Amino acid sequence: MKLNLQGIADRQKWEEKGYHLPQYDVKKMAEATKANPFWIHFGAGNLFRAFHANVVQGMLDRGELDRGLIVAEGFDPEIIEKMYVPHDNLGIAVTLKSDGTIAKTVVGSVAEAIPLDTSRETSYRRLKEIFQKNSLQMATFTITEKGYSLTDGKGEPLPDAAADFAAGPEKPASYMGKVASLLYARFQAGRLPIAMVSTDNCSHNGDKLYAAVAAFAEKWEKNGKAEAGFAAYIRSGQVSFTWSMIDKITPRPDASVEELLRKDGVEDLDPAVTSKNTYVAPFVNAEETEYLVIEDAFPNGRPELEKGGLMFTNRETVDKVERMKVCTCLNPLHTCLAIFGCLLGYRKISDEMNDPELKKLVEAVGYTEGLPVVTDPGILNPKEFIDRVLKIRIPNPFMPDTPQRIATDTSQKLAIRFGETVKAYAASETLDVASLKLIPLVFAGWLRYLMAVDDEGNSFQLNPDPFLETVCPYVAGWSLEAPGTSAEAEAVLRPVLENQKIFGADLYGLGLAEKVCGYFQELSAGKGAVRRTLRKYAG
Ligand SMILES: NC(=O)c1ccc[n+]([C@@H]2O[C@H](COP(=O)([O-])OP(=O)(O)OC[C@H]3O[C@@H](n4cnc5c(N)ncnc54)[C@H](O)[C@@H]3O)[C@@H](O)[C@H]2O)c1
Ligand SMILES: O=P(O)(O)OC[C@@H](O)[C@@H](O)[C@H](O)[C@H](O)CO
Repeated sequence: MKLNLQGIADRQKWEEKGYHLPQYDVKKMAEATKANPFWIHFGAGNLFRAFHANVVQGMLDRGELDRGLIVAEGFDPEIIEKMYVPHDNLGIAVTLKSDGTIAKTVVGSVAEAIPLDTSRETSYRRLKEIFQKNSLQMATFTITEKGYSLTDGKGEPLPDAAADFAAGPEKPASYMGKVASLLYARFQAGRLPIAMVSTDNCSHNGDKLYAAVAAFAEKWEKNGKAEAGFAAYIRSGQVSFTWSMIDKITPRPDASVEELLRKDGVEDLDPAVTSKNTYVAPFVNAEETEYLVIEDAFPNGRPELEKGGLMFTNRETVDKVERMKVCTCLNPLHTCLAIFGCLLGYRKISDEMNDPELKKLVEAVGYTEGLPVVTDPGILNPKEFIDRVLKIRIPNPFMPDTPQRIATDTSQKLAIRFGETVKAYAASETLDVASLKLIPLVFAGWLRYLMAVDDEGNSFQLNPDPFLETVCPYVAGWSLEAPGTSAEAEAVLRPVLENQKIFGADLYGLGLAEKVCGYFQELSAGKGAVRRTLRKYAG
């Protein structure tokens, strides 16, 4: 069973093994999409394939859409070369339900997969052509939070972005420069409207995308590299930068799922870790729960994506729903389990929920410290949401999610996942920031994680993070064998703890920095200290 158009032509073979195949003519769909694309997505990674592409597949199956998606990959072209091209853009989406049942879907909704690389002339020309089409209504993104950044860990401009500011939209090298150049093509084609929809896990994600694109538009216009009016077009509402909340736990492709598909007879399933560290395979594995809530601002219209389960609402509600999920009810709990899971040698998130201290830790961070500052968004109930996260979704033993995946880029996530709660306590008239005990413990846990030594004293590989070079040197002199005092910890950690970009709040001003240093000292006081500290404060 080969995963390509010829391979799935023998439908019976696949269907007998329980695979749901496209119920539409994939070639016809691709032709119609290429002629009149309505949706382009940036970031051809796992979440896109498990969520966006799968939603469109369902709508195509039911005849609710007549065209599919185009995907552009501007950071890691290997994803397209290794996983899209050899499989005619087909992928297998494996849904691992909490009752142990599994759904296997061959997703055929991706009509074109194009590298976003200005040095590949044909691809870049094609992307410009797509952006010049009247039919294009929306561009979505899953490019990780750092994908929107124009500066490095020290706040210095990234060299690519700085060079692109000066050089103009002709051949940009930076990701956001490339996106801005495509919008410039759309501007030149008649100032056509479009919705730019970040679906990354960052707060006010649309503002991040807007800030980056607007920076290019303004610089280019100022430098005489873009026609007058481009910056105004970006600001005008003709181009919207909607906010969104996205939720679907999508672990990296797992060997157990690969084995399952292989046993069915599916060939050529080998996963790969690309040179840019993306974990890819011809299949994706994810949970069944999914939410995509988007601010309903689509200046060129949109199909009825509600039929695919997407929710559309106003910006204020997206904000509340996103804060509920990212700042309290899911992602902070994930980060707790990621940090302590790496320190305690766990390889599976669901196993951590069987660890009494870790379970208590996340329950306290979520229910006790987080929930009091959550505003009910109205469209999803926070208590029901967190109950489902902690009782069904994260403990789902069939989900092969790992602390190591979630521990990636933690420096970029602490501010939003915990800093907002800290700030809300500080601003509250009824809550006392000094009562926060476990969020500071997670901050200390991350500093302890940066030592890259687990609780048994074995070294482990830190997960990629753009700030590692900036922050690791602060803990480099600290050792489990000769732990210092908490005052000594404070002396070395002060520059990190003062960095509000990392923690999202003024930990010194709020009196939390000393608490973090004390915990760090306890967590690093020899082998087994992480367990002892958890038992003391969360047990
Ligand atoms: N996986 C999940 O459970 C999940 C759920 C909700 C939201 N998200 C959001 O989606 C994002 C992607 O998750 P995924 O599971 O698809 O990850 P992935 O590793 O499978 O794919 C990451 C994608 O981002 C691109 N990328 C990585 N670094 C980049 C950079 N510096 N600049 C531009 N592009 C870059 C990669 O090329 C790839 O297309 C997450 O960072 C998160 O914001 C993920
Ligand atoms: O994707 P990241 O790296 O921002 O965060 C890791 C996980 O917390 C995240 O992917 C969750 O699985 C997701 O947010 C669930 O919807």
